[in-house]
Amino acid sequence: MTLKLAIAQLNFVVGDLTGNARKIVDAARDAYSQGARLLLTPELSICGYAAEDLFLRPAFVAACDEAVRAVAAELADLDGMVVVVGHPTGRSLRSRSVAVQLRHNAASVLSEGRILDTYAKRELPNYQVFDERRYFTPGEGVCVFEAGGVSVGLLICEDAWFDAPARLAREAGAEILAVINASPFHVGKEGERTVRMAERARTVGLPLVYAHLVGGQDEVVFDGASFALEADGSAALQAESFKEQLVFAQLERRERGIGFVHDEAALAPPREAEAQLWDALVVGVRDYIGKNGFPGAILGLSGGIDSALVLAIAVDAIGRDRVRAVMMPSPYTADISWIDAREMAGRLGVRYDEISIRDTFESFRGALAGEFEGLAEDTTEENLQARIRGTLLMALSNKFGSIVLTTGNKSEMATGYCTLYGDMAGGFAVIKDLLKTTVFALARWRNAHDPYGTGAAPIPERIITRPPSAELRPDQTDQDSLPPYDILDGILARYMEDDEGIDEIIAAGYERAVVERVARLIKINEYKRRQAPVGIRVTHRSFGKDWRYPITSKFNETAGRKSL
Ligand SMILES: Nc1ncnc2c1ncn2[C@@H]1O[C@H](COP(=O)(O)OP(=O)(O)OC[C@H]2O[C@@H]([n+]3cccc(C(=O)O)c3)[C@H](O)[C@@H]2O)[C@@H](O)[C@H]1O
Ligand SMILES: Nc1ncnc2c1ncn2[C@@H]1O[C@H](COP(=O)(O)OP(=O)(O)OP(=O)(O)O)[C@@H](O)[C@H]1O
Ligand SMILES: NC(=O)CC[C@H](N)C(=O)O
Repeated sequence: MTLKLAIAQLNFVVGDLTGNARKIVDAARDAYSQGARLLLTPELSICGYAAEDLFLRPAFVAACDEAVRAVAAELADLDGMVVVVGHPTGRSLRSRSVAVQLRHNAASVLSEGRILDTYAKRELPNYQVFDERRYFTPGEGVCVFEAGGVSVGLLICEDAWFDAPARLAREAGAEILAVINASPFHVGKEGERTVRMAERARTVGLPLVYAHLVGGQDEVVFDGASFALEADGSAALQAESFKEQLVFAQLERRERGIGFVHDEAALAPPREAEAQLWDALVVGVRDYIGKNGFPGAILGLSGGIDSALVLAIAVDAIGRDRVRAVMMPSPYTADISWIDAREMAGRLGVRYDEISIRDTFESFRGALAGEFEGLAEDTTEENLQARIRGTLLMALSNKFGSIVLTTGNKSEMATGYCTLYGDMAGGFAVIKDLLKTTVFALARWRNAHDPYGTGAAPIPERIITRPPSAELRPDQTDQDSLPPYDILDGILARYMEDDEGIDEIIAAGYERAVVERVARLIKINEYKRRQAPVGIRVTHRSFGKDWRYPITSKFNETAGRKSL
């Protein structure tokens, strides 16, 4: 038997240096008392991932350095214990026009009160939601340290997606690769990670341990699910996803190299995609509300599927006592909307109120009657209703402190089928990265499962089966304005999520006119998305940090080449 190591799969809070340092110290003591002599904490554990432009503040980086020294000092009495802590380090030389970065995304190796080594991440991701080159300079060194008689090669997240850093560590004597990570969740990400890490273990011929973060940070969610692989890429340890825990692995020395002591119980079984997705949404909501200190959440419950799904997620996230639903009927609200909204609120046991918008709507129309004389009703009147609801919800938020959860889905955010300062008014957009077809699938999944014990089948069946409607004019359905959702979502997945060209999508079997219309809607609604609340990213391309299109743009993909 040789080294027992531990992974601090914990939920750190961006900027809470003292709280994060305390968590690391507590985890190190706990791990040590259970026989571990190495504790791996996730990437940038001292400051949380990602601190974004806080990295540009010298005071922030200095405070992180100070916190690392404090952790080292606090753990001075743990003989033979090694703790790896992720943190930014360095400085920036500023002038008015350029910022020369001398700052690294680093990790320090602490033992017996000292900082033994500091490693600087070599591969800095700068795609999707990552902006690491904005903040950091790539490192050029290698870090191999000793813990419990084992030579450990340290890598930071993206480093391990490439061959060179791992090879350099092996050449420097590493017997095992320790990778500390902050790898945002999206559906399918866990599989991508294990494939890449297994490839790395095999190509360098070393076992690999992957220490990962858990928790939500603004739009991204980290799923934990730390793991360890043998040198042949086979699984030796698989921690549960979306749970804070201290995870242990025991290494043993073999005839050739080292490997993990096999323990069947250390392999958490795989989970279905919907269960992971549900957890991501729940953790995203819980951490946004919790880390930002809201007493509760409030939402408009319409009897439609979007608000129904958001209500179910919110209750699983923060409990029925902290969630409030408000039905705000208008002259166009169908009876079944009232009935289903009441029924759903009753099933989940949340506070439910009804505030009619009929009189307010009439009063607004009265105020505008002179201005609008002789003009036909159009979306103006539809939007007025959405805005009255948004105003009422924001008033409740102001008075009671609860955050307003918005309910727009990705299909709506893509096409602009939502009202600025209306149903878009609020603080956190829970399902903004779920296509409408996924909304339906997830509602069905939640009705068949009760993962948080808040009640089975919370969503009345009719909410799922009735045709979606904004109920902003008589007999309106979404399909009056948008292509059928299966077609719309198929196009959106290709065009928006996978960057396929319009001609490619048409070649895949979609009608040209529909594809071009959808592409146009996406383009002309960029301004709305820029004003939309932040929301949880659960796909590899969300309308957030990894969608950066200009609002003002004359580019038309299908216009053909024009002579100058
Ligand atoms: N490039 C630009 N940059 C900045 N602002 C720009 C802009 N272009 C328009 N605008 C502004 O935006 C306004 C138009 O946007 P907005 O007022 O939101 O309204 P608009 O997009 O015209 O209409 C909203 C649509 O969403 C539908 N809806 C609403 C509510 C809920 C649902 C649902 O089913 O969930 C659907 C509704 O039926 C209607 O078809 C313009 O009047 C202008 O003031
Ligand atoms: N009568 C209503 N009472 C309370 N909130 C409403 C009402 N109508 C709309 N809203 C709010 O505005 C949002 C957008 O309305 P909309 O009706 O388009 O969505 P939905 O009912 O959730 O789902 P669907 O798009 O399937 O109808 C709702 O999700 C809800 O939060
Ligand atoms: N923090 C990072 O370096 C993350 C990049 C990496 N490819 C991931 O998402 O897993």
